Amino acid sequence: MSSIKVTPIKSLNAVIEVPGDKSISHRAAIMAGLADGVTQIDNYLPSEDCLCTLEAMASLGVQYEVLERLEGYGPTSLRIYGQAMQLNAPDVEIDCGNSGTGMRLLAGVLAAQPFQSTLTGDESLQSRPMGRIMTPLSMMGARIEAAGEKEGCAPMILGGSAERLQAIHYDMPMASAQVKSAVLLAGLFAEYETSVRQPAETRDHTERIFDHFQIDSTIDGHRIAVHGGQIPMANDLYIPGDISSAAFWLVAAAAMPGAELKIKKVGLNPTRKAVVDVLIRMGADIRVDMISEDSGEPYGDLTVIGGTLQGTEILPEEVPNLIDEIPVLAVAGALAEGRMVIRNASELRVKESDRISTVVTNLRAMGAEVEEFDDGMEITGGRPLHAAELESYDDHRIAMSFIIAGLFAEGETVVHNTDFINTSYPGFQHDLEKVMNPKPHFAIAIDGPAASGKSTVARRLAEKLGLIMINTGAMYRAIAWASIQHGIDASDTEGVIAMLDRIDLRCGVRDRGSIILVDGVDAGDALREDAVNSRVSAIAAIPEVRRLLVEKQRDYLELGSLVMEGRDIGSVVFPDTPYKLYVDASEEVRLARRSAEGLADVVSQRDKEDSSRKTSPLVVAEGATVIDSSEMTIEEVVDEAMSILKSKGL
Ligand SMILES: Nc1ncnc2c1ncn2[C@@H]1O[C@H](COP(=O)(O)OP(=O)(O)O)[C@@H](O)[C@H]1O
Ligand SMILES: Nc1ccn([C@H]2C[C@H](O)[C@@H](COP(=O)(O)OP(=O)(O)O)O2)c(=O)n1
Repeated sequence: MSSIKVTPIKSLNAVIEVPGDKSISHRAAIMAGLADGVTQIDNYLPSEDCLCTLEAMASLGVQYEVLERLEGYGPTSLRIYGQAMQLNAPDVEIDCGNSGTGMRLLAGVLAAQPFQSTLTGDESLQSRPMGRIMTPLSMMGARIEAAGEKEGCAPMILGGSAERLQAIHYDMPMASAQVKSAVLLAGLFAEYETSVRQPAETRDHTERIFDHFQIDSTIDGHRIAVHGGQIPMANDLYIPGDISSAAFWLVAAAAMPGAELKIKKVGLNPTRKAVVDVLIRMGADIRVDMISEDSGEPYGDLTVIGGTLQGTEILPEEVPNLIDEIPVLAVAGALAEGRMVIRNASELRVKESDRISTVVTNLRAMGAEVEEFDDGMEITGGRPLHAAELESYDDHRIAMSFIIAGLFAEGETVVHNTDFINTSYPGFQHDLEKVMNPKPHFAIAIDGPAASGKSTVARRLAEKLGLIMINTGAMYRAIAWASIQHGIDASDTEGVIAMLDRIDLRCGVRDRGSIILVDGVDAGDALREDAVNSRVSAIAAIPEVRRLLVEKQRDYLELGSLVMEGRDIGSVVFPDTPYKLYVDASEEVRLARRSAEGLADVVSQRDKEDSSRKTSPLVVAEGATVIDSSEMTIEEVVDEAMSILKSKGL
């Protein structure tokens, strides 16, 4: 069993992307397996929990193909061949591992089958209550039996009746998305309309994924109804990052003055983002940039600026929507000023561990002041935490929450038994290392006149060093090309400026090289045509054009370390980088190089305009080393560039 050691960090500056959402991944594997047709799932969570659900579907006759995997963990992109609701009897017991969601959702499906099957799981799962799903499923006429050592617990034996399930209306005694989903999934196999009413809102991934797979359901306040006999239709889906995994980093950054953290592509389903609302109420500075709604689930980027948090009271109606985040919010409470009150959360006692008791024990071990209640706890924040040797209690979220606490505790904190982290957050340790030892991205700036060999050298260096290569000339060319498309004269500066607001300019990276789309179009070779050559320098002289593009060029550094080539990279875009080169060649040589490419480029005219313009003219930037490539081969230039960069400390 492995342990993770952490020592406090003073700052946290990173851009990370957490793995795919666990709740959606389970549902995606099940629905794609039940659907008619082939579904491609991207950003599937490659965790043990979700792998178990995938294997469960496979043992019921669903075939799948892995398109991409996270080495050492599991599939992240896959294609599932749906069975159109016709499942086969499994040969073996179905093992759900540590996953309560997997077991309860699959129970809804298996209870409805004419064959018998057994659902089992690890020791922790075999002690979690299954009565809550057995009751409604039995009401539907399902045969279902809990054969575990502990009463009402797994292994569960389900199905095997030739009779079709009967539709029921079920008033759920507790707010549980797993119970709701188990009944609705069983309802797909039942006659007539099955409905559930939840006492409070719970996560609605099942309703959303039903819609994505073209299952008609009716949602009326807290009541959800579905007609049996429908066949889900295959439909590709992208799974956004799991906000419950993002929560660990949100707390770490929000409670650390001076921190700046960006978490990209996080699922922001309104029934899941209560953790963000609570942290904002605690005074956290969190910016939410929505990107889109894909496959029925909204997602976006979260940017957190660290500061001092204040304690808060978690409202009863918030509890179901942030139940998984309570352990790390309790850590936030210990780091905050004032009191943090968590009540109405007795559900925490039947999670992967008794999370009230395990959180209280670990917080006390670190010196926090905590009072334990049957249904929650009260934390008086502000006491400095000290390092401790802690147990994870076989609970992934307890392990991760206290690793975050360790980032703030004096001394070296050790959390034992951390293997379970893989059940929800494969790659957590990698992200932890990134946060603890951030390696800032750097830029290599290459400037020079036209056809001096800048792009060639930049491309080779990027390949050798494993960096991204950004061609900024293509960005100016794209604006020049767009002005032609819009029929704007190159001398019509006002017209060009007005056009900038009208076009959708996207700068991205493909195959580690830059790509520019104007209104969704990659102009490709058209960027190097004469019409563009003859107007690009005039367009590049417009300060508004330069301001827009320089900002986009600087943004590229967020994606990783890079080699960027152009005219003003060392002087304006990245004036602070120590790695600056100026690649030159005689005009004669440059003209010859262009004509060898079959291009009648107005190289000398452009050079004149680029060097003489007022804003950011082509100059040898301060600190840049000049390489005159007139008499050198490409290999010689690249070798020379490498040795100069090494001498500058690369
Ligand atoms: N040192 C060199 N020797 C010979 N040809 C070169 C050399 N460097 C670049 N070239 C060639 O010159 C042309 C222009 O080079 P390129 O890298 O596109 O220049 P730039 O990006 O500065 O406009 C290309 O065809 C390239 O293969
Ligand atoms: N950083 C940059 C890059 C290019 N430009 C302008 C000036 C150049 O004449 C055009 C086209 O640049 P590009 O690098 O594609 O030109 P060459 O490949 O060197 O001929 O864009 C600029 O002003 N600033």
